[in-house]
Amino acid sequence: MTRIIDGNEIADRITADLEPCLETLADAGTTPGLATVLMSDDGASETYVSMKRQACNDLGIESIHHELDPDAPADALFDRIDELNDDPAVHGILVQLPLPDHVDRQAVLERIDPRKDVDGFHPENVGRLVTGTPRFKPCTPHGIQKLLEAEGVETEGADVVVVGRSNIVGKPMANLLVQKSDTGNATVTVCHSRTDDLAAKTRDADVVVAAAGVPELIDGSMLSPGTTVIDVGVNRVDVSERRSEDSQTSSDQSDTEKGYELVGDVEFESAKEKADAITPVPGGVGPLTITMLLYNTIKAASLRADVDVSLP
Ligand SMILES: Nc1nc2c(c(=O)[nH]1)N[C@@H](CN(C=O)c1ccc(C(=O)N[C@@H](CCC(=O)O)C(=O)O)cc1)CN2
Repeated sequence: MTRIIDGNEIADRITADLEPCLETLADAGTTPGLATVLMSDDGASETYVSMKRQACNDLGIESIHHELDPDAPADALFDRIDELNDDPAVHGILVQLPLPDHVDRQAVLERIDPRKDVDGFHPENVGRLVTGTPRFKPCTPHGIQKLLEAEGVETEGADVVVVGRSNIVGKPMANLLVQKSDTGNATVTVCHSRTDDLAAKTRDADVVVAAAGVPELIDGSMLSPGTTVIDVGVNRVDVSERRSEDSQTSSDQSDTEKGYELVGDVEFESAKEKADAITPVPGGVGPLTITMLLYNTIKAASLRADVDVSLP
C-alpha cells in the first residue's frame, strides 16, 4: 500500500517543537524578527510571502514586510537590504525569488549579511554547507531531509536521483544527501535538462527528488516498485488548458475559481501505483519549506544572542 506523505502534519509537528526554542529566546530577551522583501507582482510569489508572514505571526516571530515596485531600479533593493542588514530587530532577511530581469539576483543574495541569510543562498553559507559545516541549510532541501527522517526513509547507502540543478533545491539537496551524516550518506545522481535517458536513471533510484520545475515530467513508467518519490514542483497550470489536455483530469470548484491548478513535477496517479511513499502537491514539500524558514530565523536569533535553544 503506497504511503501518501502528509507534509502538513510533519510541518505542524516541527513547528510545535520550535515553540520551546522561542521561549528560551524570550527568557534571554530576544524575539526573532524576519524581514520579507517582495519585488514582484507575480501571484505565486505574493502567496508564498503571505504564507511566510502568517507562519511567523502564528508562531511568535516578528514579521517585518517590505514591498518594492518591480520596475524600481536595482539600487532601491540594495539600499533596502543595507538598511535591513543594519537593523538590530531583524535577525533574518528573505528576498522572495524570482526577481525582475533587470535585477542581478546573485548580487542581491551576496548583499545580504550572511548571518541574516535565512535562505542559505549567500556564497559563504553555500560554502559552509558544501564543506559540512552548515549555518543555514536552504529551506526546501532541509525540509525534505526532515520529511525523509519523519517517514523513516533511510538515506545511508541509498541511490538518490535528484532531478533539477537549481541553486534553491537541486544543488543543495545533492550536497546535503552526500554529507557524512545521519540524514546523508547517500549515493546521489543529479539529473537535468541535458541528461541522457532520464528514465533509466530514475528507474535505478531508491529515492527520486523531482525538482525540475516541469509539470508531470516524471510518470509511473519511469519508476521502479518501492521508490520513495519526493515532488518539489508547484506548477500553476491553467485549468482550461488542463481540461482540454486530459479529459480524465478533474479540477475541483476552487481550482475553477482560481483559474489554475497546482501540478507537481510528478504525474501523481501513475507514480502512486509504483511508489512505496510519495508526496502530494499541494500538501507535501511546500509546508516544510515554510517551517524550515521559521527554523532558520530562530537559529539566526539564537546565534546572535549566543543562546543554545536546542533546535529540533
Ligand atoms: N527566497 C526564496 N524564494 C523562493 C523560494 C525560497 O525558498 N526562497 N522557494 C520557492 C517558492 N516557495 C518559497 O518561497 C514556496 C513554494 C511553495 C510553498 C507551499 O507551501 N506550497 C503549497 C501550495 C501553495 C499554493 O496554494 O500555491 C503546497 O505545496 O502545499 C511554499 C513556499 C521559490 N522562491
